[in-house]
Amino acid sequence: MVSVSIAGAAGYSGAELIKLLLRHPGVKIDKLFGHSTAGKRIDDVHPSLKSTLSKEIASFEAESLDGTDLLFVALPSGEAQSIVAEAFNKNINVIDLGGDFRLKDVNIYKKYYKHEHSTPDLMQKAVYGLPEWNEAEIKNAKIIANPGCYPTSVLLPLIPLLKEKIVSPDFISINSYSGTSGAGKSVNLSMIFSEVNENVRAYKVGVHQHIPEIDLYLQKFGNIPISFTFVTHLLPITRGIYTTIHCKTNNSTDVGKIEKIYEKYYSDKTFVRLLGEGIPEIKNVAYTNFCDIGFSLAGNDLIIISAIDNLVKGAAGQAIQNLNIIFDYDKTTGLL
Ligand SMILES: NC(=O)C1=CN([C@@H]2O[C@H](COP(=O)(O)OP(=O)(O)OC[C@H]3O[C@@H](n4cnc5c(N)ncnc54)[C@H](OP(=O)(O)O)[C@@H]3O)[C@@H](O)[C@H]2O)C=CC1
Ligand SMILES: CC(=O)N[C@@H](CCC(=O)OP(=O)(O)O)C(=O)O
Repeated sequence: MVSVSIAGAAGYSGAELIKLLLRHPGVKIDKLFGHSTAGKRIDDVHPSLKSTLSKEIASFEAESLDGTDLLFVALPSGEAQSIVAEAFNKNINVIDLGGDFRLKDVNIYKKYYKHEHSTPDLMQKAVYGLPEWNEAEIKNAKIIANPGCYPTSVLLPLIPLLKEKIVSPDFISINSYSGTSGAGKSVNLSMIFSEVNENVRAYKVGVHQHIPEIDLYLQKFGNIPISFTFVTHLLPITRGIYTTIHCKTNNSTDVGKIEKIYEKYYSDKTFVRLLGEGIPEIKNVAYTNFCDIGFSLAGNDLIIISAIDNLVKGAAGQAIQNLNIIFDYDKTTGLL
């Protein structure tokens, strides 16, 4: 049995982790840590957990991690660094769901996340937890930087096509749409019902913190520098991310060739579902760990579409895929 604790247990991703971990036969939930909710019971904060888990939420203390094998950190970016360092010093595996350990350059981190980074050495040690592309590194890592929700929806459909050099790296246009749970549970005027309902708006245009993450990992796994735009939009729904990617293919590409490339990389990857020329929909992936990918080719214009649940494949589910790799469980344990 792997003993896991969660920092930020009362947040949206924390609650999603708990629900998934309760179904995982190889995991025992040890400590739950919170901030404003410390002292409360988790099933009072999340009544959907009534009759399944009623642990008290504690304030974080490194000493109470004795007996924990793996700490999930589901805190706002900027708040994870000291906790990750304390767990690392105790030789405990860490999976951070936020953005504090995904990038490799502290100046780029500061530019996009607006904080200094207090543990740049650990930032270098952290391994990017995209299971479909980085399994060998994940297996031996002490600190996993779980991918961002939007980057997951962009990297999975694009990497195979870049790697096989069938799309032009000169310009790729990426548009992503998210439900409001992507912003977490913190109170924010722009997220209240009357602002979001019956509305769609672009936000963080040109400055979104996932731009450098997408750039870094498309280059790492696609083996080619690319030029792209990435625009995020808020949808009046609770869960789900929908991404459309517009790019140019080289002249010799056809539908069959694209299908073959996706098959080559993903036929043995349970959580990537290839729809061919079918159209992904958020409702088909909500509450699941699947990333659905479809595409349409007209001449040299290729449009790729992906859909994920931001809280599952975009956060807690992907984190459990990483746990399964680290502790040698079957890749789908707790996730189907
Ligand atoms: N929501 C999503 O779809 C995704 C989120 N992420 C990332 O995962 C992380 C968690 O996100 P999410 O669950 O949405 O966030 P939430 O806002 O829902 O929850 C964050 C939790 O962190 C705790 N917290 C807040 N401020 C502090 C602080 N100053 N110090 C210590 N703890 C604090 C809160 O505890 P308490 O309630 O006890 O006050 C809260 O429960 C973030 O880094 C986010 O970017 C990544 C991918 C997708
Ligand atoms: C809808 C919405 O606001 N989504 C958030 C996603 C946050 C996130 O997952 O960001 P990090 O993990 O990189 O901190 C956003 O666009 O900022």
